[in-house]
Amino acid sequence: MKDEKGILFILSGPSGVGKGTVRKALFDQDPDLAYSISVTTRPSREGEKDGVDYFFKAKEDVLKMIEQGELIEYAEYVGNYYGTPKAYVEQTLEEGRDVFLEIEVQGAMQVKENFPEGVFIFLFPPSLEELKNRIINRGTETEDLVRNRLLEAKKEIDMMDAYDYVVVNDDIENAVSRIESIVISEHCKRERIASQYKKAIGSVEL
Ligand SMILES: Nc1ncnc2c1ncn2[C@@H]1O[C@H](COP(=O)(O)OP(=O)(O)OP(=O)(O)O)[C@@H](O)[C@H]1O
Ligand SMILES: Nc1nc2c(ncn2[C@@H]2O[C@H](COP(=O)(O)O)[C@@H](O)[C@H]2O)c(=O)[nH]1
Repeated sequence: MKDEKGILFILSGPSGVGKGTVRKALFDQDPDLAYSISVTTRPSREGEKDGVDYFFKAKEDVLKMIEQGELIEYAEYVGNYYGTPKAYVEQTLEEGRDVFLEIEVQGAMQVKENFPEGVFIFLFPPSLEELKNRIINRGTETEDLVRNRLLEAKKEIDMMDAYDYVVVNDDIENAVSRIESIVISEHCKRERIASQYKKAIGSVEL
């Protein structure tokens, strides 16, 4: 186990902006990062695997997890529940590994209350037109769901000021390198705070 705890990074942004794509590319470059797999009541999409993309659950199972305090946060988003299991996040941070949550805004605001030291990153589309194209071209949503997700997108963008960083996903490589810089910079900040703390302790006469 490392001395220092890992850092919790929260990645949000409207549906279709590219959170999953950018996060996977970031993780390919840095295998030390840990991804928190969420629970959801949403049916799996073609190619998605239980225990890899999500833990796919029945609604009553997610409600039970909520009742038993097993989730750090949860939200109802476009007709389905999504939530972050607490045990994995807490244990992995304790082991000194950085953990990424990829979650929508209502859930992120709950995390902010319980983990104010978390680093909140909002992924932003180059334009609303491009966002719409990405979500349509992904081909996973019905026309109705695309519309509902775009309505949510407007509300999510209104919450962007609550985040520490805004990263534009114009190009996957650029977005990944901006997020990598944030990860490095947050580690440097904490190292500086730790060294100031050690210096202060060292100067106290016992
Ligand atoms: N920078 C980019 N340029 C062009 N297309 C992109 C870019 N980033 C992601 N995409 C494409 O946009 C679509 C949506 O990406 P992705 O599924 O990663 O979004 P998401 O934010 O995770 O969505 P959701 O919140 O709905 O899960 C995908 O088809 C992906 O290939
Ligand atoms: N509050 C939470 N939001 C989550 C979680 N896991 C995923 N999400 C977000 O939900 C939407 C829709 O996801 P999709 O896979 O159906 O496209 C998207 O913004 C995800 O980031 C979670 O645990 N809690």
